Amino acid sequence: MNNVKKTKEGYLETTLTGKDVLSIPTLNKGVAFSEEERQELGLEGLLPPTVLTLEQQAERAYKQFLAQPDRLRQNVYLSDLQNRNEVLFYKLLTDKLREMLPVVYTPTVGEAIQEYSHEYRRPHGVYLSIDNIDGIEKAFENLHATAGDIDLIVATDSESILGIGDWGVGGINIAIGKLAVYTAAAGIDPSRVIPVVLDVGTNNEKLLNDPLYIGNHHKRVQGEKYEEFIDAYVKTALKFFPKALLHWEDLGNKNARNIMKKYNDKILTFNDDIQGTGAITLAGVLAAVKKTGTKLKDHRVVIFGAGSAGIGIADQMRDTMVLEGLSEEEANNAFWTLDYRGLLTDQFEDEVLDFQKPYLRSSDEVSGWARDEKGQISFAETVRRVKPTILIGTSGQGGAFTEEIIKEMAAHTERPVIMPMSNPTPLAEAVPEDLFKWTDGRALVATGSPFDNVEYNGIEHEIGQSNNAFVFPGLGLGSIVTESKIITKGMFVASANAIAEMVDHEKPGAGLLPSIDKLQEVSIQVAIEVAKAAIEDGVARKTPDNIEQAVKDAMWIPEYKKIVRA
Ligand SMILES: NC(=O)C1=CN([C@@H]2O[C@H](COP(=O)(O)OP(=O)(O)OC[C@H]3O[C@@H](n4cnc5c(N)ncnc54)[C@H](O)[C@@H]3O)[C@@H](O)[C@H]2O)C=CC1
Ligand SMILES: CC(=O)C(=O)O
Ligand SMILES: [Mg+2]
Repeated sequence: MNNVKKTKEGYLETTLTGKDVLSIPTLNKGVAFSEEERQELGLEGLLPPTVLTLEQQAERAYKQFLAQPDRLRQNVYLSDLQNRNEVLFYKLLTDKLREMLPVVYTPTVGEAIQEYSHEYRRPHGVYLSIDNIDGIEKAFENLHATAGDIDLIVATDSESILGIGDWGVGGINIAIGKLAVYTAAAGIDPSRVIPVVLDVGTNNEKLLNDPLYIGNHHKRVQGEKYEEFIDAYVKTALKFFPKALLHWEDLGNKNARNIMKKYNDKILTFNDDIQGTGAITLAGVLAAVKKTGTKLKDHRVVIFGAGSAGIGIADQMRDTMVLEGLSEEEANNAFWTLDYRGLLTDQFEDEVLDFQKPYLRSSDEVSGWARDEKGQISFAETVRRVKPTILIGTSGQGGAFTEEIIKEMAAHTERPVIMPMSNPTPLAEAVPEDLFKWTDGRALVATGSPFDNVEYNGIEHEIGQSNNAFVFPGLGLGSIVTESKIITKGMFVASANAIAEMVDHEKPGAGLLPSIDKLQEVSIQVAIEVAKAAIEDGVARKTPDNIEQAVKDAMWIPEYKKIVRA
């Protein structure tokens, strides 16, 4: 913003005074403004007299947070705080990360998205409309930011929010939530990021029929006009902010893949649901595979939910199997994928999307398999026939991993690896407690949403959170520090390995993934390894001598800076 600048001494300098200072969340310190600042910035008489420290403010804000009656109200409270005093918001979030992550991120962010138009208080981010493609330019111009000011933009078109579907303009909250995780986990400077919603309409009838809905009141626009809109967004965003990393979130899987194909080898961009999720799952699977004692290439994998996340996961596991010596065809053969049509076989060759094709099973293989009344091969039949050793859930179908299916899987494998990855919590394909019960404690489990520890046979089992939140913050920081040109496959593999390395396997009951308490530590490690991979892959514009130091120096910390008048 051109009315707030950073000085070489590390102060913030502003042309604003009085109430204007209090209304800017990057500047506002509330009652923490010192006497000197109050005089210099024209705040005398505009604040109660006692000056509090950031710690005291955080103590008060935490009490106010706890006084909220439910999770949604806590989310609204934190969102108000973020829009009022950014440093205080991040101080609270980082100090209480385990407790507050589920409120600003999955699962509660899902509720906040559904209630967006009714809970709306003030705008946050950039709202682009397909009905005004020419307005994109104006929207970025209205931010009054200069080319070097922005490092990262998270954009969604809200077609496939978590597992809850199409939520139109409310999807801005997933972009805001992801950015909060970037800052809390990897110290991405919150004044250098932008959340964007690409409002192309919605097919959600509930929203369309709601007079208070504040997004575009028409069906989703697809096809050429959609592509034109996306291209205009990318072009304009990079015209204003040429170094920015463009993060895509919760698009429908067809558009998500098309955008990846078009841009991934040309600009600094990635799809979180496909690539970030692939990397975190690979980390969890590598940890599990170590425990099973069988190489990844010798596992049989059933993916229940062959969409963005499911096939993104299959792709990264497949690539790792190829590194272990399988041909691509052999590696593809290790996967059985299911979507709403049941098991995907070559019978669907003409119907499935391109990205699903490598995993179609042959009709010969399934000729004797049972079909249900719709002619489909069910999940239960697939598990019975395949005897999978790894089962991944990315279907958004809560409870789909039934006792019968899990017991069948567990009957044929000593340590079944089971990952119900769907979010938010009610959509998890199974809950960890049941998985331990149904497998006599043999299952190796990780989930997409947070779950409490499970006590089984006297051991307290931590449940690793297989969520892309372990990947994208460090991935972003590593690519920002190296000013990477693109994000390579190697940078995702580096993320997965860095995370897998940080699991303490010796501890009884340790999860497959690091504890969420270590999110910051993990993100720094991911950033370091990503930066190294960017340099190794020849895509880094900057090659710091001391990568670790460069990563740490680049991190924003939630503490008040002295504010002076320009
Ligand atoms: N833990 C994590 O980090 C992540 C988790 N996810 C979760 O994965 C789920 C799917 O997300 P996306 O892949 O983005 O959505 P998507 O819409 O691309 O994929 C969902 C897939 O599930 C299939 N499906 C729907 N009903 C089914 C049924 N009854 N049986 C079998 N398959 C069925 C759909 O046909 C589709 O292929 C969501 O719940 C999301 O929250 C997504 C990204 C990251
Ligand atoms: C975590 C995430 O990106 C999702 O559930 O869509
Ligand atoms: Mg997502």
